[in-house]
Amino acid sequence: MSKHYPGAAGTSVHALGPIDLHIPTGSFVAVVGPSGCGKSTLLRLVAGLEMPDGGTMMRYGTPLDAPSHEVGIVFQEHVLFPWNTVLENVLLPADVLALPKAAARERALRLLEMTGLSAFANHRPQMLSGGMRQRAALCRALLADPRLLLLDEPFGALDALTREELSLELSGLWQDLGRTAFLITHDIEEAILLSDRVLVMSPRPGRIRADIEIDLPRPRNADTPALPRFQELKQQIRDIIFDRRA
Ligand SMILES: Nc1ncnc2c1ncn2[C@@H]1O[C@H](COP(=O)(O)OP(=O)(O)OP(=O)(O)O)[C@@H](O)[C@H]1O
Repeated sequence: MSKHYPGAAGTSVHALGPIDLHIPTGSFVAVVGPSGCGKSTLLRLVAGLEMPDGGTMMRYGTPLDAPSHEVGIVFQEHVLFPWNTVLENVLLPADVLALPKAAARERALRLLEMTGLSAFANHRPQMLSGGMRQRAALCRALLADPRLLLLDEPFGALDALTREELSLELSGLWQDLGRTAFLITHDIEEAILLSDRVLVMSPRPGRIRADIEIDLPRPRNADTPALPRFQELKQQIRDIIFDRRA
């Protein structure tokens, strides 16, 4: 598939492609690449928020042509409503998707428990730290039990320690829930820590330059980044991004 945008003075910006992408069910796939290489465009296409102008996209065997409740999305900037409690925020999709109320509430409470937020269910978002707010945003994205979880720089606005902590929590949560995840990130370590595969993109137009299998054991933990294999993979990806391949 490919994507162009209208540019200045009637020109066209070739943002993406051609790209041939397969995200296997149940896997965790990350995309890394320099700014402007088309990562967010790719995520919007996978989400069904935009359509490609060349090629087709299929999701679970059917053509992808609109957003779906089978997809949950977490963006970099949390979008929690300040006038709602954390629990109410997590429950927002329940109305839109007409989920049964009692079951939705039960699932929301379970997700808050899994992410350590139970004690904050009735707090307003502004009383939470940035990391806690992103946990709440993650709970909301998972409320409808989506088959595909899309993560657009979900921890990008957080400090390095919180980012690593949340990455490890997400890794455990993903294993527990057994869903498919697709992550866009600038952070090579985060991509390696979480993923089964890391796709490295190159810019103008955005293309997938390498598809690296992350053959590190699971479950991953705070010691994983210290493994020699982790460091090898990190170097391999850096070399591709900075074009230092032998
Ligand atoms: N709505 C749009 N209209 C015009 N051009 C766009 C639009 N969205 C993206 N682009 C262009 O497409 C290219 C890819 O942008 P995109 O935001 O997908 O990259 P990115 O890798 O996510 O960047 P970053 O990491 O900085 O967020 C860029 O050249 C950008 O200017």
